[in-house]
Parts: sequence; structure tokens; C-alpha cells
Amino acid sequence: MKEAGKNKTTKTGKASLEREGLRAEKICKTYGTQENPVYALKETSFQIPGGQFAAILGPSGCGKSTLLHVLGGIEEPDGGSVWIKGKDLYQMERSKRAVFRRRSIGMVYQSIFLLPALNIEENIILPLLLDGRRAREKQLLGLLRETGLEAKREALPSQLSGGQQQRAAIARALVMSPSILLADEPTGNLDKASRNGVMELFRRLNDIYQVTILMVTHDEELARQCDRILYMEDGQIIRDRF
Ligand SMILES: Nc1ncnc2c1ncn2[C@@H]1O[C@H](COP(=O)(O)OP(=O)(O)OP(=O)(O)O)[C@@H](O)[C@H]1O
Repeated sequence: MKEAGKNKTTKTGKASLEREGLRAEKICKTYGTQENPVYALKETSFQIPGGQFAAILGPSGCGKSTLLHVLGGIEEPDGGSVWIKGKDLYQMERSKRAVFRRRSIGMVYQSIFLLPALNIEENIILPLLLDGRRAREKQLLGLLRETGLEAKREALPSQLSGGQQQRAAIARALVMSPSILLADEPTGNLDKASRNGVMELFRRLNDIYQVTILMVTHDEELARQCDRILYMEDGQIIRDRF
């Protein structure tokens, strides 16, 4: 991901961005027991080029969250592979995968996990501190500005609206300058105005920072605002619309 203030690039014709995309190959994940297996992912394969903003759309229980967790390095698949920045995620040692995940993949969830005792700035920079790095004022200011939270820098999460809290969580997910942002129903708990604000923010971040975004949603209207929709059903991608 590019940092604020650095040269912008166009969305097309960037070979390096192609390499920074994401590839899923025949991912399988089964839950349950041998007698009663639940096939959550059935050899799911697809590729997202670097810089694309794609949605995964599908009915409840079709495997969207499972897929996102596997892509995010959180849940090991039973089979198949995930390639990010040219690296096979599940061929890495567990400790190396944890570091790679922290530095290369941002995650945003429906439930907003901000630490209540830390102010917004402290919440946003937390991943940097956990990685042994210091926050740079210029980068922090860029993120606060993009997310419209400049005035809330020292506020506690409880002093923010749901939409503002989600925007802070998005800033936190981006503070490590990841190449991929995975968002699981990020607008699921928000009212319509906040939902539109978050979508607008994703589009802007995708444009400015060229971060690849994969967003899980139930909402066809939101999915239509993305560059591409991957329709999922019963553990598989059944349709792919650009
Ligand atoms: N930890 C688990 N143990 C057992 N079954 C699970 C587990 N997690 C998910 N499943 C099952 O796997 C299938 C896919 O679940 P998943 O949560 O990925 O679907 P989803 O499309 O994200 O659903 P929703 O839109 O309701 O969040 C479902 O049948 C679900 O019940």
C-alpha cells in the first residue's frame, strides 16, 4: 500500500500492483464431525489483481466469513493455498505467518474492536507499536484526514458514533500500509448514512492508496459499487461479475 503523500499511481497498467494481489487456489474447509461434516469451502479458487476493490456476495452460511478468515491467515484451510504478494501463506512457519499477516493484511469486522481505554490516535497506531515501530506524524495525520477523524484524535471510542468508530477501525487496519484489506460485513451494524460514509471511504482509500480490498457483504446495492462481485453459494464462487 502506498502511504499518503507519496506519488499516486493509476489503477491500470501497474505490473507491480498485479503482483501484490491475492490468489486463492482450491481452498477447502470442513467443519463438524466425520459423520456430520459441514463443507464450508469446496475447492474455492479465484484471483484478485492488486488495486482491485471486490465484493463477495452470498446468502447466510455460504462460507463468506470462513473464506475471509482463510485469506487473512486466521484459519488454516484443510487444503489449497493462498498467495499474497507472491508468497504462499500456509507454507510459512506459523510465527512468520503471524508477522506477514500483521504487515501485509488489514482486517475490518462488523463488530468494531476498538480498545475502550485508548483514545482514537492510540487505537490507530497500536498495530505499529505491537510491531516494534513508532508512528510517524505525517502518516497518522494522513489517515486521520482520510477517515475524517482529525478532530477526534484524542477522543475515546465511546465518544464516537458507530460510523466514526468503524472509520477509526479502518484507519487502524491501514496503519501498517498493508497491500490487502479484508472487510467482513463492515457496514452490517451501521445506519444508512454511516454505511454510505464507510463505502465512500473504502472507494477513496482504494483510489488513493491503491490498497486491494475484498469486502464480504449481504447487500447487493453495496456490492454493485465495487469493481467486481464474486457471487458465492454453498462454499463455492458460482459467478464472477466485473
Ligand atoms: N467454527 C465452526 N464450526 C462449525 N461450523 C462452522 C464454523 N464456522 C462456520 N461454520 C459453518 O460453515 C458454514 C459457512 O459459515 P460462514 O460463517 O463462513 O458463512 P457466511 O456466509 O459468512 O454466513 P453469514 O453471512 O451468516 O455470516 C456454515 O454452514 C456455518 O454454520
